[in-house]
Amino acid sequence: MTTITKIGIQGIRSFDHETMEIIEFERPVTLIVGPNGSGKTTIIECLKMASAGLLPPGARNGHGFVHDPQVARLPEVKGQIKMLFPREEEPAQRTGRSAPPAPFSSRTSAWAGACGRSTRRWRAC
Ligand SMILES: Nc1ncnc2c1ncn2[C@@H]1O[C@H](COP(=O)(O)OP(=O)(O)OP(=O)(O)O)[C@@H](O)[C@H]1O
Repeated sequence: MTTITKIGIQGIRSFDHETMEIIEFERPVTLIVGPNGSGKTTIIECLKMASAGLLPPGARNGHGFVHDPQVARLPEVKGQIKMLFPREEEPAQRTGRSAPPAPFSSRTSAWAGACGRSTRRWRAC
């Protein structure tokens, strides 16, 4: 069974576009609790995007999923999702995608991620 250690979210819906927020998952189970509009669904949608490459229903090329550029007062906002998962059965190795930010660095972990902009298609990163 694959488990997820952490997810990093930046510039997605209400998540800040300047800093990556890191959520650590606990074993054996993690409960996501918070007030309405605090971002619970966004975390789940980010897990889906990073693991399966699927945007939420109705999110055209990231519109409505990436943090709103009007809220950020910028012409364009970049969204980024990083997901860290342990590789227990293979030699320590990081999968080849873009270099992760420091908080995620680990020799016994593998990375998957997705990047996109408010006006562009999403890609692995
Ligand atoms: N494109 C966007 N840019 C900035 N903020 C956004 C964007 N889309 C949604 N939001 C904000 O994100 C929040 C919605 O987050 P989310 O639906 O993940 O919350 P939730 O905790 O699941 O809420 P609920 O408990 O009501 O289901 C709201 O505060 C909304 O205003």
